[in-house]
Amino acid sequence: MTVGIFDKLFGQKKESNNMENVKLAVIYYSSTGTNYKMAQWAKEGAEAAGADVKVLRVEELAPEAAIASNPAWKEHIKATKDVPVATNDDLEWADAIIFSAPTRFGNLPAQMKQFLDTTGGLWAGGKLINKVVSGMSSASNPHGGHEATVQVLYTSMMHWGAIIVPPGYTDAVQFTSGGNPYGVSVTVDQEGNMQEDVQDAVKHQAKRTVDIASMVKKGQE
Ligand SMILES: Cc1cc2nc3c(=O)[nH]c(=O)nc-3n(C[C@H](O)[C@H](O)[C@H](O)COP(=O)(O)O)c2cc1C
Repeated sequence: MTVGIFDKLFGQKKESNNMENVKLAVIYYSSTGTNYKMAQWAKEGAEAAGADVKVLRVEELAPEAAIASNPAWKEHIKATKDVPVATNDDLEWADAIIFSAPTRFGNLPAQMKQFLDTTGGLWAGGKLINKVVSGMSSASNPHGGHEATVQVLYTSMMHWGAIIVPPGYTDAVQFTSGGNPYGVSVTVDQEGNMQEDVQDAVKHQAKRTVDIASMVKKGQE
């Protein structure tokens, strides 16, 4: 009887040790590097929480002339040319996805929206159901559309049947980093300098996303 209980306990332990790591895709769009940096911090936070992480960019769609007119944009594209471009296969692979995108008139950049608009086939096949998702953003003005941009991302996620994981105020770091409960966001000045220190908040959001994804994954086994 006792041996049986130990077997059961041991078996359970073994089973949970055998559970694959959470697979996290961090998918971003960035013209001048802010959201790229946030994606890197998310990767660090998620890896520290035990996830297998891919950082992926969405395809640039802006005309060459527009990019060439902004030296910071041109430089960023050159610096990140080797970052893999996100595909539908990456979404299928991932248990969890963190999106990061700057605001464009309080909305998602077309580049990110275009990527989301390629997911119709996955959606129709039910492949996006229960993906654990979370969003981050940036803007030039403190009230320039941070929350609106994250919310509009979450609108698409609701159509996916995804599980949206906002940071809320689940950690003290939220109170020292701008405190956006929808998803970490940062204000950048005209030179592209971040005005709040959001590094730890991004890492917290990444860890929380991984932790919730792990719970969902365990629940599904
Ligand atoms: C077309 C366009 C629209 C923008 N709209 C807004 C806006 O509505 N509010 C705001 O505060 N910043 C706005 N910005 C500034 C960007 O959000 C800012 O440059 C971005 O957050 C920097 O992120 P990145 O370095 O990852 O590209 C806009 C920038 C562009 C190019």
